[in-house]
Amino acid sequence: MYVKICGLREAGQVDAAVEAGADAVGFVLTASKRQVTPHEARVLGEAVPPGVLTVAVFAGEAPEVVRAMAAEAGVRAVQLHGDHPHGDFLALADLGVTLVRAVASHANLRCGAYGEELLIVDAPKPGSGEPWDWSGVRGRPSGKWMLAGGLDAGNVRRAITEAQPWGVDVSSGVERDGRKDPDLIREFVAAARGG
Ligand SMILES: O=C(O)c1ccccc1NCC(=O)[C@H](O)[C@H](O)COP(=O)(O)O
Repeated sequence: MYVKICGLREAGQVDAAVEAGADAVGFVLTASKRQVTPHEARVLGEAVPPGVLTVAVFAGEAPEVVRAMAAEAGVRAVQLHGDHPHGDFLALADLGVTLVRAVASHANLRCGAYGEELLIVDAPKPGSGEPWDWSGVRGRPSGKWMLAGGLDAGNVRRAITEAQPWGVDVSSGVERDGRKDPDLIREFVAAARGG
């Protein structure tokens, strides 16, 4: 089970995610309570081993903005949330990073439909921590797709059973009082992998 921990803002949180066995760590560069600057993302990403994907998260920025910020951040992947048109993915195809498309369940759920390598099927409000009807997507997405939205260590096994994703992505569910919590990160990764 592929696991991504998103919205990291501090070095200790990144270390906790890597040590827990996360496959990907996300830095939110778009407007958010979890927003970091491209420079901060670069510094955070420097401690991440090569086998772990560092992901810059965007939502609605123009491809030129994504390109410049991703280069400054030095990330290995770019995640575009929401209604980015196919043209935005085409415009970023030569960036040399993994492209991740993150959408709500009403969208095209075929991973690769926009040229992306990974797909995230998320809640209507990304990063809100609000659970949604995961069971409704079972059998609809194809390819390498992650389930996101309201997951935590207590519900992720049920969500995996219901939706049958290739991976899972979490942010709010590994936070305590608005900050990522190393224990919750460890518990989430273990639960996602069946521990
Ligand atoms: O996390 C944010 O604040 C955010 C803001 C705008 C666009 C995307 C955002 N997060 C993207 C993620 O990948 C989250 O991990 C995903 O939406 C799940 O969030 P949560 O329900 O809080 O676990």
